[in-house]
Amino acid sequence: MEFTSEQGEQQYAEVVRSADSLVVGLDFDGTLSPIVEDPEHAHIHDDAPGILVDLAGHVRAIAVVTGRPARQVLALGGLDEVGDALGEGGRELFVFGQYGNERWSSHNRRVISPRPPHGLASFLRELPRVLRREDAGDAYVEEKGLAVAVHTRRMADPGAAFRRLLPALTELARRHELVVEPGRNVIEVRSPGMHKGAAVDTLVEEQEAGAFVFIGDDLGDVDAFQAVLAHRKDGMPTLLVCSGSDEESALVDLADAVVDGPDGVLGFLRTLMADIDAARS
Ligand SMILES: O=P(O)(O)OC[C@H]1O[C@H](O[C@H]2O[C@H](CO)[C@@H](O)[C@H](O)[C@H]2O)[C@H](O)[C@@H](O)[C@@H]1O
Repeated sequence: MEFTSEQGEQQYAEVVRSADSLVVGLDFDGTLSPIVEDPEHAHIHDDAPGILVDLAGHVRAIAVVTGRPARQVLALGGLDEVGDALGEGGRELFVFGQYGNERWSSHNRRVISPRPPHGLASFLRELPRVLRREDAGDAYVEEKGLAVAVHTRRMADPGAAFRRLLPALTELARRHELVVEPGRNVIEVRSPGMHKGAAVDTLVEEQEAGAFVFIGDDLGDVDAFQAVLAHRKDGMPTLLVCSGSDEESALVDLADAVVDGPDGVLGFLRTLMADIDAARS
């Protein structure tokens, strides 16, 4: 783990001391799950389920906060089973799917979800024509129920396709009262109003968090980072960890610590637990 400043190191020490009331929020793709070409073939890092179970025993609560649909991340992450294991220790796992639009917890096991946004069906009807017009007819379109993600990763020139599509999809989304969420070789289109920062605020309130750690890798995590920073301004010990990659650096400037992708994230969590144990003994 590399701290980005002395203040980052101090924040870490305070968070360790506040472990009893610490809530840890984790992004999924690029943080708990290594990035792969095909989104359907993503899988949680082999070591992550065990570490999440261990972590839950060290802190007040843990939550996966993702752009993925909650049901999908439960399957790709084996999170139902993680929830079972947490339950044995009297703990609860929270999942916020689709940028906080969906909620699941290991206690009630039901995904709570709103209706799809009004403009999504008409957006989807127009999408193929716009993709063809932008020479992106072979982009992979991931329909997520409440949102749609247009992936360029498997195209001949992913960066060029992304740059062509971003203004076109932003305009199409605007006409259908939707917003875009750019990410790592992906442009997501979803309803306005909800974002990962709102999920952070909900967790702080419901869990009565006295400290917060958020770990993310991509632009969709910026809202979560900003929400955490607002709580820091109010005096809460917090730590922001960037799961670093060659693809996205937007979080580096906001982060207190940068680690090397999902391997680094799990290394960070192991260190955090060891330091919490040491502080308690
Ligand atoms: O909030 P997250 O958990 O980070 O989810 C964000 C989006 O991640 C997925 O796409 C990303 O991961 C794919 C698999 O590794 C990769 O192929 C793609 O290029 C990445 O952008 C997912 O497909 C989206 O639905 C998520 O919203």
